[in-house]
Amino acid sequence: MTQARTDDTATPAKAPDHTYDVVVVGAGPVGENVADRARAAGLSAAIVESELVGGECSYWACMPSKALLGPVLAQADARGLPGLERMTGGPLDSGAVLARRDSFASDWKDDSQAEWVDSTGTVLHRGHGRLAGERRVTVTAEDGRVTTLAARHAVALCTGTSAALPDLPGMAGARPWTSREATSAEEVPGRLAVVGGGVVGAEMATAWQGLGAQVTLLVRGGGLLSGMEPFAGELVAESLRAAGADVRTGVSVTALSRDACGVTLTLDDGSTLQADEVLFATGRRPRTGDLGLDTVGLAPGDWLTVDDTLRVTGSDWLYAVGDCNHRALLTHQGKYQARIAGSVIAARAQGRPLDTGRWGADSATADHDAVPQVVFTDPEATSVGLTLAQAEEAGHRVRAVDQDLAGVAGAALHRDGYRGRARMVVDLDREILLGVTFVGPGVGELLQSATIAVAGEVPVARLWHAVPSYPTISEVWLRLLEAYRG
Ligand SMILES: Cc1cc2nc3c(=O)[nH]c(=O)nc-3n(C[C@H](O)[C@H](O)[C@H](O)COP(=O)(O)OP(=O)(O)OC[C@H]3O[C@@H](n4cnc5c(N)ncnc54)[C@H](O)[C@@H]3O)c2cc1C
Ligand SMILES: NC(=O)c1ccc[n+]([C@@H]2O[C@H](COP(=O)([O-])OP(=O)(O)OC[C@H]3O[C@@H](n4cnc5c(N)ncnc54)[C@H](O)[C@@H]3O)[C@@H](O)[C@H]2O)c1
Repeated sequence: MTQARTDDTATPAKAPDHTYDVVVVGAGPVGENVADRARAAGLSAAIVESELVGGECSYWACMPSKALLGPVLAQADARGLPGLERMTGGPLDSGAVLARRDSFASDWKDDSQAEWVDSTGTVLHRGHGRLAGERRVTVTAEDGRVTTLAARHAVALCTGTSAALPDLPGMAGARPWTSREATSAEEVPGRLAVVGGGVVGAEMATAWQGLGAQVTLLVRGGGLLSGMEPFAGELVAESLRAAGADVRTGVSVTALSRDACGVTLTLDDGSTLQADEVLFATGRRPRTGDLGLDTVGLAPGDWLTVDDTLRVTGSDWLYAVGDCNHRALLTHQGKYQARIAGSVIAARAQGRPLDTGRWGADSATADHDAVPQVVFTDPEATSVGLTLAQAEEAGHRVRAVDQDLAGVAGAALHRDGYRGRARMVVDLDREILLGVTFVGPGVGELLQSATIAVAGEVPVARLWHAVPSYPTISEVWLRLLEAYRG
């Protein structure tokens, strides 16, 4: 199927300017992949982008944050290896780190990603996309010109999220950082207050403390990384404190203000905190507020609820893929959804049957049962599937098996004074793993082994035959299985 332009003599107010099989709104990692998969299956596709092709992930999230964190984690590893003191004794060269970060953010230019979109045969429309009723999208360009696109088969909303800031007195005047400033700042602040103990808060506190800022991390709950096993947040907090950060739990910001000396935060214990910058890492909200959702009977500003084929509840043509559907706010998981959505849209358009059963090719089953995540703190905190508490809450009969990673030869070799822990959550009725957590330096690359075990529902008895190499950190698998077998 190819792109069809409408007759130039058609009435502009009613007829679309362009018609495609699929129209994708948002060219982040997810939108790019929906369009690519639909094209690969033989459909014509257009993609609409209001900022940079590549989305949040490429310019203000995954890539720049990991470029900032890489040298910090490498230095922490090197400091645990006798013989490297002369190379690692001093502070990081923050200028060099920031310059490398800039290059990983492509200097905030999207030429190469736009070229890639072009190479897939997807047509890029630059401007703000809005639904204008069923299967219609208007694109408002920077100069105000409006183009109307029609979709024969599907519209896929892939508009991601933006930072959610609490409504506090003095917020606007304090000019707080969000994740965008935290990943693109051109200088290391002297004193940085970070509000929020989730993934962004923990990673950015690690990065900027490592780059020379004096970080104060303010967490309103009892600990960091509350979505993971409790020991993950405990180990990360312990390490941040050892690196010199001030980590405070059970504390909330009630107001803030900025003057020539910086930002003053008022805390709920009555005290104040001075900083040069304050980062609010307090979660995300969907970019659905100005998307024309009201024209198709949906509430503007809401997360979009979808089924396992990524189709919006109650619609036969509207899809929502990636962060904006709130299933798993992760690039890799959004791209997994995108591969499914692109091929499902094509199958429905071409009248092919779908395989939507659990773990079927056309069902995003992993969103429920096997979401992997690596938090790039020191130590790295990684998990897939359910925590013990989540498994129990879901009604499974489970047993948690724990191991101290310091006792594994590969971990001890990785860094002196290694601190880390592993847990597997075993479903006692099926003898498979429901979840695995590894926390420790260098465990990020281990997570895929756990993801395969969880998504593959590999029986524990068979895992016994997956022998880890000696002396790697992966040997923790053997220790966990030995402990389980008693
Ligand atoms: C600091 C930070 C670090 C992160 N690190 C990681 C990590 O290490 N690993 C990981 O897996 N995930 C990470 N994430 C999460 C990851 O960034 C998101 O899951 C991912 O970007 C979601 O992709 P998406 O395509 O759904 O949305 P986005 O990347 O947000 O892309 C959406 C695109 O849609 C465009 N858009 C929005 N509305 C419109 C409109 N109306 N018209 C036209 N275009 C529109 C936007 O401009 C944007 O380009 C991180 C997030 C943050 C904030
Ligand atoms: N390495 C990675 O995989 C990675 C890195 C960064 C972000 N991400 C993704 O991006 C998403 C967003 O991350 P995030 O850290 O912004 O959100 P989050 O939901 O993980 O954490 C937000 C934290 O802020 C706290 N909070 C909310 N309102 C608050 C308030 N008013 N005052 C104090 N604390 C408040 C919450 O209790 C929570 O702990 C996450 O879902 C994560 O998956 C992933």
